Amino acid sequence: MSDFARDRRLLDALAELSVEAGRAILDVYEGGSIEARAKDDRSPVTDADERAEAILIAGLDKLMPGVPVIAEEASSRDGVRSDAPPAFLLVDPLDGTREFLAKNGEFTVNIGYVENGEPVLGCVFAPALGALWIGSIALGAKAARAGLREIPSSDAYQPIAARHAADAALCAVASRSHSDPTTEEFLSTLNVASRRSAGSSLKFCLVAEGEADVYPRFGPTMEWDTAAGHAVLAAAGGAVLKPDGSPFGYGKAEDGFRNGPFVAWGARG
Ligand SMILES: Nc1ncnc2c1ncn2[C@@H]1O[C@H](COP(=O)(O)O)[C@@H](OP(=O)(O)O)[C@H]1O
Ligand SMILES: [Mg+2]
Repeated sequence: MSDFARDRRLLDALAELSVEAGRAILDVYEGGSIEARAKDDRSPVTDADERAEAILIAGLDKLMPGVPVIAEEASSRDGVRSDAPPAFLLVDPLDGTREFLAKNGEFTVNIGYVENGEPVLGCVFAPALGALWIGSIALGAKAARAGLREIPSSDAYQPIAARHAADAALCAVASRSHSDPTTEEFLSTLNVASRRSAGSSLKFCLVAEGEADVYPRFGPTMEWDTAAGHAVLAAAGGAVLKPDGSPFGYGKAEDGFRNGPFVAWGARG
């Protein structure tokens, strides 16, 4: 199978699977008061995170048998593996748990596929917005808006592309729930004309759609928080780099799959 045919098949299947996980998340979201428990790192987890992750892991096992899956909740429970396979999936079933608890809709289901340290294919789905972004390096990126709980039809998709911004008129996007002084310091070195805040991996999608130009993140994140959004942005012509401009890679098993600082950029050059 060519890369194109493989990616087309995978992206369609990941879209469907993330909508299925999104339905389980919405059942909890719309079901009255949500009970949050604190994990070992003191971040919150709910039934929605756990139900969505179980759906994703079962679906990925059928779709890509034998490909290791590194997922947030299983990693919190059992620890992360000590080696990085040459190809693997990174899953965050509910990124932006704080946004989920605040009921502001800015949370996402994330599936990223990494080959040789690079996120080559990804799917980000925002269940409460009915918004889906998929992309691969070989095929490019596209986005769909559909009704809640619906799998978008093929004509619901539009191609997306990161934009070329004039240096003097950058729109920067930053976390709604986690800010840190180093990120602010970095932003003060750019000519930022406007600012937006968003929860979860939606920040990558805003840059991928050409609605923002830069998303700097110096505070802590894990590889499963960023792989899917990174893949969509790279497929849309943007890039995620370390602050010094060197490549930002995945499979950092020696760091427990923790990310260092990064800057997500729109189209440049
Ligand atoms: N102290 C910390 N350590 C590790 N990850 C953290 C963290 N604070 C925030 N994060 C990560 O940032 C993500 C939220 O990003 P944002 O602030 O952009 O919405 C969280 O995802 P989860 O909500 O999946 O736990 C979490 O993984
Ligand atoms: Mg997350």
